[in-house]
Amino acid sequence: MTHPGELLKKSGLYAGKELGQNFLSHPTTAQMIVEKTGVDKETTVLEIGPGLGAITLPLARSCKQVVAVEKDRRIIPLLEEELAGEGICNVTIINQDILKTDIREIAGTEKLVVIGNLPYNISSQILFKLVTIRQVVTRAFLMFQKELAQRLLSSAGTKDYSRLSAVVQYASKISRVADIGPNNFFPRPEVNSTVLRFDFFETKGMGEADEILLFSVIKAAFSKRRKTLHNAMSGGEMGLTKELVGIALKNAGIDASRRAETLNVQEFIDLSKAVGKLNALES
Ligand SMILES: C[S@@+](CC[C@H](N)C(=O)[O-])C[C@H]1O[C@@H](n2cnc3c(N)ncnc32)[C@H](O)[C@@H]1O
Repeated sequence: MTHPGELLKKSGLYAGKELGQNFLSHPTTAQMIVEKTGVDKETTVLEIGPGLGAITLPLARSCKQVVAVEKDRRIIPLLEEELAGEGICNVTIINQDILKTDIREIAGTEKLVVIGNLPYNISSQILFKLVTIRQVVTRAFLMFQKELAQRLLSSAGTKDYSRLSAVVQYASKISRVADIGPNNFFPRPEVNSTVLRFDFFETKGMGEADEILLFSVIKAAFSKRRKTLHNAMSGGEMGLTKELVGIALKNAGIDASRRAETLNVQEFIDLSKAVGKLNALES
């Protein structure tokens, strides 16, 4: 691979902060990440934000096909040139915003492995999106700012446990793959990064409507972190009355004075089922 600084300079381009463009500049790091994914010649991969191809090149050599979704139109000719220079022809580049991309359509009848050194400003949104379309994704390997990775890994009852941790832990088994220091990127970021692995699963007994309700309940519970669940969940976007929240908590066997960050995923499921039952009775 050509060093990203050299490629950009040659074309009179610059790395865009708003697109989170910190390109991997060490081929060995990119190769290590690809090896950890375990992709083979049977695997179709969706790469989010291929940039100048640091991951795309070793990935394409290892898998059947890469579909690479890149928002920045300016750098696509550089990526195409890099791929052509290495004689790689199993990469399809789509110039699109991943948040607007129909990933189900990309998958078609196949299941995808998703890989991305994500633009940090939209990593949470991307992850939410992957959770909702996880029927077509077997596993994902995503690079995050180290602090966000830590939040995702943290368990109920710890200070880092958040709305995102609960939603993603509901839908996947998360594990740490590697910590990557700032010297591996151009331009060099201020922060440390971590690659996480997500093995997605379906949860038995939870249909689409149940999941929408569950995610709303988790959002409402974390909307006012410092308040008790009883107070945090009353009113707000869901429009739940204090009385209904009190009964739902009681029916779910959850003390109303607890706070959102103390509830594990199963307790959130129990609570959302209790809210669902009461909503059904009311309508
Ligand atoms: C951190 S860079 C990683 C680039 C490359 N994968 C690497 O490791 O060197 C993030 C990439 O995501 C692209 N990007 C930013 N926002 C995006 C979006 N909404 N949809 C798709 N790609 C996006 C950026 O242009 C950039 O190429």
